[in-house]
This record gives sequence, C-alpha cells and structure tokens, in this order.
Amino acid sequence: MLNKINPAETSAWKELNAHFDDMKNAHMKELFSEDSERFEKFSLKFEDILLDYSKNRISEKTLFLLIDLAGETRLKEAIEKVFAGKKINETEGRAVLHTALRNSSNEPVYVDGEDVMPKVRAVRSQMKDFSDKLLSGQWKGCTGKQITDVVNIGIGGSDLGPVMVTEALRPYWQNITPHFVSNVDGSHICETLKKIDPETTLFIIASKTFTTQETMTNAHTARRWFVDKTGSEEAVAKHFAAVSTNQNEVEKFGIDPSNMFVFWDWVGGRYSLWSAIGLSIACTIGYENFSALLEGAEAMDCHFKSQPFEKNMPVILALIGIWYNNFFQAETEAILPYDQYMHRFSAYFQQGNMESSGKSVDRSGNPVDYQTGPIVWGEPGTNGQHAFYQLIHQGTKLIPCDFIAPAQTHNPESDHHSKLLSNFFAQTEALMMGKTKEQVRQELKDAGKTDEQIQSLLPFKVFEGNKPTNSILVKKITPRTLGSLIAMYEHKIFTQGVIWNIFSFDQWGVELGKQLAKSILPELKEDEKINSHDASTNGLINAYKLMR
Ligand SMILES: O=P(O)(O)OC[C@H]1O[C@@H](O)[C@@H](O)[C@@H](O)[C@@H]1O
Repeated sequence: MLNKINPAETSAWKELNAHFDDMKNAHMKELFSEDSERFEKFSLKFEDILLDYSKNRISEKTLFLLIDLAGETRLKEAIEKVFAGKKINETEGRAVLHTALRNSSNEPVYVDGEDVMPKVRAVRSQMKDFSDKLLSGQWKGCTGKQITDVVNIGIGGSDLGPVMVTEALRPYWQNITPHFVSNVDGSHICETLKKIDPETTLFIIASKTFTTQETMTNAHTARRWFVDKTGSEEAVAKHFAAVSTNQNEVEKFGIDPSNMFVFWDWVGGRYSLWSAIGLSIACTIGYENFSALLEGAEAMDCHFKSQPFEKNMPVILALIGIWYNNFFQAETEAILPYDQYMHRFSAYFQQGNMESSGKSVDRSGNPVDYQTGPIVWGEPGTNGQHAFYQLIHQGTKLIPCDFIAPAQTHNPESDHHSKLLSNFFAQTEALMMGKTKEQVRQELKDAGKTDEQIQSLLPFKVFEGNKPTNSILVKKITPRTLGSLIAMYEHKIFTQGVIWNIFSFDQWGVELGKQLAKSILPELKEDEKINSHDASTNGLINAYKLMR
C-alpha cells in the first residue's frame, strides 16, 4: 500500500550523511551573519501562525537534500493515499481518515467504496444537538435540574485530546465544568466524584473499543455511585452517554442507544478528538467553537495536501526533526508552549508521537537500522525554564525544541504577557547565541572580579549556544488556530513515519503489558505465594502480598 523504501538506502540519505560532516560544526551565529535574509528564507506563514525555523543547524542545501529524501521516499504519493482513504494502516487493515472528520467540503471520502461523509455529518449533527441541549439547559437530569458538570471517562486517545483541548480553550468555556477520569487508580474517580452532584452530572464513557480495563472499571464505579446516590437505575439514561465504535458493548453496559455516539475503525485513538470523542469538548466550549476547531484543522489539511514541500509547515518540521534525529542522533524533542492554557499540549503530543513513531520494525517487517521516533516531552514556559532548561543550555545532549507562543493573551492584565513573551524570545536567542569566553570575561571584569576569580569561574559561565529551536508564534490561541496547530503536528508525525518506513497508525507495543496485567490480576486475589513468573516479578508480587 505505502512504499517500502528504506530511507537509509536512498541517495538523498547518503548525501545528507556527507553534508552532515560539513554542517556538524557550523554555528548558527555564523550562518546568520553570512546571510541577512536567513529569517525570511527560513520562516513560513500560515493564516495567523508564523513558523520561524531559521534557528536551526541547517543551510539551504540541508533543506534541499531533506526535500529530496521526502521525494525519494514518495511522500507526495503517501499524502494522496492517506486522504483518499487507502488502507495504509496495514497491520490492522484500516484506512486512516481523521481528516475526513474535519472535511467540510462536499467531496466524498471513500472507504471500501462507501462514502463515509454522510455518517460523519450525521454524528456531527447528533453532537451539535446534544451539546446544544446540554448547554441551553434543555436537557434535564433525573430530578429536573440542569446539567452543570460533564465527566469524561476514557484513557489514552479517549482522554488526552479532550483534556488538552478543553484546557487550551478554557477562555471559551460556557456553563458546564468538564472533568476527566482516566487512571485506573481509584483515587482519580473517587476525587472526581467528591466534586460533583449526581443530579446535575452527565458521564461520557469514551472508549473506542469499550473494553479498555481502566475505562470500564471507572465507568462501572461511576455507574454504581450514581445508582446508589439517586436510587434509580432508570435515571442512568439521563446521565450516561457513550462514545465508541463498539455498539454491542455499549448496549451491554446499559446506555440508552440514543445517547450513543459512534465513530469508526478508520479513526485512530490518538487522532480521535475530531470525532465524537470530542463530545466533552463540544459540551464545554459549545458546538460552534468545536466546529471552528475542525475548520482550523481542515485548513491545515488543505495546506499540507497542496503546498510544495519547501513551503509546507508540517513537512518542514518533519524534515528538520529527521535531520536532528537521524544525523545529529538527537534522542529527544521538547515542545514548550508559552501559554498556561496549553499545559497539556506536550503530553498530548507525547502520545501522538511516541505511540505513532515508537517502532523498530519497518513496513516490510524487518528491523530498522536507523533511529525512528524521538522521545517527546515538555512543560509550559516559563516553568520549564526554572526546571530543566539548564540541561538544554549547558548539558551534553542536543535537544531540539519547539517554542510556541500566542502574541495576544486572553488575560491582558498588567504586564504579564510581555514578561512571558520576553522570555519566549530570550530563550531561543540565548540557546542559539550562547555566551563566549570573551563575553564572560568582560562581564566578570565589569563585576569587579579579580583575574584569578575570572579564570576559575570562566568555564562554568560559558554557553556554547548553537542549540536549535523552532519558534511558532500564533496571533491568539482560538479554536481555529488550535485546530491548525494540532493538525500541523499530526501531519508532521505522518510525514516522518512515511520517511522512516514504519507503520504510524498501529500500537502493538501497548498490548503486552495489558495481557500480563490480566493474567496477574487473579493471582493477587489469594494470599498464598505465587511462583509463575520470573524471580523478580514473583518476588515483588509476594512482597506486595505481605505488605498489603
Ligand atoms: O479508546 P480505547 O479503546 O479505550 O483505547 C484507549 C487507548 O488505549 C491504549 O492502549 C492505546 O492503544 C491508545 O491508542 C488508546 O487511545
């Protein structure tokens, strides 16, 4: 379906290897001084989003060769296939069509010869209807009261997207407070139940499979609590909704079929916030805003599909990522939003990246002989500055970073935002420029230090600089711009997967732990010692039995 080209065997890769020898010691400071138009050359604008990628250890030749790599690995063809609904998720035999969920055109999208758009539109209007009723107060709970709280019970892709988006769009909240329960640790659901009133709460059980242990355990606990508090089984119909691809299991759970929202196997969990999994988002910010989120993503889809690679934001980000990952051998990437509301953005793309690109077997089933997905992590600025930036500035590891910031804040109180943004600008400058021995010497001299003191302090105060960053400056975090940003990173992940010759849309790696947990659970019931595992696992389980 997708080509099975080993990127390391392309001629572009070989040329990139040779070119890396020329570039590995190049300092960005010099690259800037050699070219007064570097910023213009290495920045892109898309609607209200500016991507500045000039602070990278790249030259025009680097980009040229990286684009060649995309050509040789047939990226263009792969983009056409994914949008056309081809079954590029081969190990699960599925199409990958989260883009259809935000398709507002009248263009049909076919899977197995069937246009999926009528079904997509039907669920959209069901979501609109439901969220409108809830927010307008027309939907009443079992005692005639309005719903004030929505609890989304889901995990992984059925949790991270809704949490991230509702948090990022907090200024758009209406009259419903969202809560999210994901962890099977009982503390998560217990603490949430303490905050809500059963008469005014709606639970959304969000699970693609409707068999996930964590979600089903939390859902049953919520249901028991609800029936216990209200004394009524019938009341469940007014207080529980489900989002799933598994109608049978939803019915078994006892959720009214009219409160069930479907989606389809061609929507991957970590790409599902655009589907009915986004119901908690629509119930929090209103359907109109949810729709604007989809529109922003759709606009980025069109950009990704239509722009030549050198002007294509997701492609450029993906290629730069590959440059560091496969040539500089950088192991991680940080995503650093300078926006408190976006505090779950890195966590969201940690799943997006690491579940998609955490693969070591290529599309032919052979072990890869090059690095694939990086470790992705991050925290919002400026908190990160006071925690882990030290290592980015002066540690031994190369950590390419994406800095994201809105030009306009939703809270223009006093001078907070200009202080925040001064840090945003200062950090990427400092990471690139560093501080030379001469500068440090002068600084210490000015501070009245003796020559001896200067000599001893010097090595610790020097910053090598040359640390790569992308800056993503957004006019304002609105539903539309957020939608575009998310889609931009989604397509970056897709592009990298195509080039690395891996399957980005399965996640077999999460299965083994699940299977073992299932076999261990019954062993925890009895007090007697077990001996069915390796010595360490037996030892731990037996120690636990004595401690509990
Ligand atoms: O939505 P459900 O089916 O409960 O799955 C929730 C999550 O499960 C995990 O094991 C992963 O596979 C995720 O991609 C997925 O989002």
